[in-house]
Amino acid sequence: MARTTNNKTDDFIISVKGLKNAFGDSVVHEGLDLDVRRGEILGVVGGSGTGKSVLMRSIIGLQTPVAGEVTVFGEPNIGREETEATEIRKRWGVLFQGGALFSTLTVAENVEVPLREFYPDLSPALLAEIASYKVVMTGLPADAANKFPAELSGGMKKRAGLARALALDPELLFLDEPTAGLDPIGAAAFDGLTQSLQKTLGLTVFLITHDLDTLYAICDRVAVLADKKVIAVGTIDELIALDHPWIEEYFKGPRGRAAVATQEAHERADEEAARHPTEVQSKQSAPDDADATYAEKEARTR
Ligand SMILES: Nc1ncnc2c1ncn2[C@@H]1O[C@H](COP(=O)(O)OP(=O)(O)OP(=O)(O)O)[C@@H](O)[C@H]1O
Repeated sequence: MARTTNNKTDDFIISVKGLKNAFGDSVVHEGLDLDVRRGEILGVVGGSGTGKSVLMRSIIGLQTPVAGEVTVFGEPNIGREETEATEIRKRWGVLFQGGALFSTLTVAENVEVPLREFYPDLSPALLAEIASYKVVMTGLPADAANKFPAELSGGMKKRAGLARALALDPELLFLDEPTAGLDPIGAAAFDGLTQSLQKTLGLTVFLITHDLDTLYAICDRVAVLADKKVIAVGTIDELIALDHPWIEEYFKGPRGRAAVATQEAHERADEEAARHPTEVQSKQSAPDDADATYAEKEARTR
């Protein structure tokens, strides 16, 4: 694997070495290595079927590898005793592809699922209080807590899934294609939410995505899966400098160029806002729909 960033003081929260995964004769990973640094947002990219989700499942213990080592929080995470595994599972949250909410439970009840599993003695009042706090934390209106998933838009479902992933105050967050299916405004809002949660809660984020805007906007480093392994990991600039045909095509193709343009536009807008803070302040307090949060706009439409 090409390691484009060299830092001797690295503090790895996840370390994968020599991973092999196979389904029958079909080998998905072979000799895969990957380190995730504490506090970073690591984007994981690769063509469809390269095994991004299988890698995530191997790290969180839902997929038993044929060979290799997975260390999370400095502890080996393969073949653990159930009680030890439970202690480690408490320290991460997962947003699965599609949200994976229980359709017969309200949003609050969905958020309560991991709380009930890991802290069965919590009172119903405390469970409800924690659930509503997590719901609001993800930018959903408070009354979304009592809604069923079918009553929510795609963006709200993602936020509800995120609220559940945050239920146990995790140190590590796994997000599997969190912006898939969202419109560009909703996707950008979700990226902003992920980044602000990562900064305020000090999270490490393992983020599988096909969304180039997300990679440019919030990822500290990106790992590229191809040929059954992580072929490179580094910042986007470092990856592009590697001169690898797939990476080149991925980041410099039409979608990659559009993502760069979007990112540059955001940076210009941020600089403008920094130069004219009072103007921005007065705009923010105006009842202009363009300045409403995504959650507020979504809430108004129902
Ligand atoms: N439970 C399973 N049984 C058999 N094959 C599986 C299973 N889970 C995944 N696979 C296979 O492993 C390969 C990698 O799947 P995975 O879902 O990890 O890909 P991915 O990179 O996340 O793809 P995408 O970007 O399309 O979501 C695929 O060929 C898939 O069919």
